[in-house]
Amino acid sequence: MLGRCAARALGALRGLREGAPPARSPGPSRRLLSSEKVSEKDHSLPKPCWSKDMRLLFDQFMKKCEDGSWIHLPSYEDIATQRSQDFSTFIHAYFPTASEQINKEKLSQGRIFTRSFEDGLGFEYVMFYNDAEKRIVCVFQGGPHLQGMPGFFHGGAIATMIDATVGMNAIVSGGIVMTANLNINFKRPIPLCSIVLINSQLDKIEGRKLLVSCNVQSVDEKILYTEATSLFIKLNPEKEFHIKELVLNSAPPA
Ligand SMILES: CCCCCCCCCCCCCCCC(=O)SCCNC(=O)CCNC(=O)[C@H](O)C(C)(C)COP(=O)(O)OP(=O)(O)OC[C@H]1O[C@@H](n2cnc3c(N)ncnc32)[C@H](O)[C@@H]1OP(=O)(O)O
Repeated sequence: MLGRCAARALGALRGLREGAPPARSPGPSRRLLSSEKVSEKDHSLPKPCWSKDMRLLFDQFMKKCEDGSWIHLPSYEDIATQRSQDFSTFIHAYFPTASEQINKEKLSQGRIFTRSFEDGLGFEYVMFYNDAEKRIVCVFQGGPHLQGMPGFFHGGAIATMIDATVGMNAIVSGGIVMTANLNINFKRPIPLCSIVLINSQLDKIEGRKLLVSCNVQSVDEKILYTEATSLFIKLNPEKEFHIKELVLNSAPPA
């Protein structure tokens, strides 16, 4: 029998297949008031700070979602809103000593790193997942606060987006994982504020180990900027969290 989350995820997928608009409309982009729940904004939907090209690529991928081969992955600022209390509890139980050292007061201020910048200044991205091919494509528009060498992205910012993309691929394919190893070859500098495609691919699962590779290319695929390989370790070989459904169905309740 389908769990509630899975059923809702399938419902959401059906909605996409039928060409229905995303459950939450993008709405105007603005700074949130302190009284608002930061979590209620799906950052993977178009915003005014997205360039025309970013919007075009989003539309192209949403079209590919219509037959169900690709799935749009929603993205919120706060992992706790992703219906993930069990998930947090599990992680803390896996690392009991480290968990004791977490400042519980600060925990409520926790934000997903890549979603902690003001709109347009840091990481703007949207991911699409292909279940049959175990691939994720991330359309990434980096903002001016990600500068390293003048006029180019900081390598750490590129590494962050790579980790987020291959990490999401491993999570959706394998469950609860953590990055154990990430190898990156920076082949060409990426001009600041440009849009790139991060193509990730699950290559192999060996027991608890998931190997995921990726490359970063220009939108016209003529420039190969970066290549990476990664190793993720699954933390929940026995316990099943239906994490794919959690990710797909992570919108907060209306
Ligand atoms: C609703 C919910 C939504 C949730 C969705 C939203 C999420 C929104 C975020 C998006 C995605 C972000 C993605 C970022 C993901 C991070 O950034 S994670 C943060 C960075 N990573 C870390 O902090 C991990 C630190 N490392 C560790 O804690 C531990 O080393 C690990 C990785 C958990 C592994 O420890 P362990 O579970 O005790 O496993 P262990 O027995 O040591 O190793 C298992 C096997 O792997 C091998 N192995 C382990 N490490 C390595 C290594 N480095 N190299 C080679 N082999 C290794 C071992 O040799 C062993 O092999 P076998 O003997 O079985 O053949």
